[in-house]
Amino acid sequence: MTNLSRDLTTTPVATALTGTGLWFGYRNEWIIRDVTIHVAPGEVVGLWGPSGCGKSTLARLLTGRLTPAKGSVSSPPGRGRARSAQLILQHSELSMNPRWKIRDVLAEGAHDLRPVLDTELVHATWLDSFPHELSGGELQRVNLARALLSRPAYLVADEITASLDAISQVQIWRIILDGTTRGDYGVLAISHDMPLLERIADRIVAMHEVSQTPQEHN
Ligand SMILES: Nc1ncnc2c1ncn2[C@@H]1O[C@H](COP(=O)(O)OP(=O)(O)OP(=O)(O)O)[C@@H](O)[C@H]1O
Repeated sequence: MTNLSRDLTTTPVATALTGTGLWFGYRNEWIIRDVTIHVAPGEVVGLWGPSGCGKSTLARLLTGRLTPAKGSVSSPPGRGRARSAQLILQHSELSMNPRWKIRDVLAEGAHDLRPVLDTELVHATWLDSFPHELSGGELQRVNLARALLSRPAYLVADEITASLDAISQVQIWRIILDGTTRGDYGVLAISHDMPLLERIADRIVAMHEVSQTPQEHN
């Protein structure tokens, strides 16, 4: 296995990714109720909960895609325009412009693509392809590479391998965990797959544990 280039490594960050007393609702219903959660630098935290309990909403709050109605999120300062906490989603193709070649998709992370080329993560032969010409596993690797190129302090990975085969799942998590072992970034790994979280996470929290307000589950 080829290691990722050292160019991807980041200066260790001392600031945790923290959500404190978060509240958020759609329409008239609170989905996130008084949630407090933190991920320390280099830590892998698994966030578990049943479908619909608000995991993806919390992911968007922690990465600045949504603004909490109450509470606050803190994370280290980002580099340039990039957010320090990068959200990676299950359906990677939805976060890519279908008319852009992979080269241009990756350039959203950084213009110098060398750190991720000729590694296990991205093959140079993909650069002139369009997203629809790659497999789901290959697209997710591009998606991860784009996030890593922006040198995040945290990855918030929302069910990123849920639709992939076991081999692709192992490959992607091995690459991500190589980075956490080096201390490059911390990870919030969101899944309802408890066996997966048990394999990859330093600790696992359940949605009902991070909320101070009891939540009803069917
Ligand atoms: N944009 C939206 N507008 C209105 N309601 C929404 C929106 N996004 C999510 N919801 C609702 O908020 C609730 C929580 O959704 P969310 O996607 O955060 O849950 P989840 O735990 O990630 O679910 P899953 O594991 O199925 O992805 C659900 O009832 C969902 O229907």
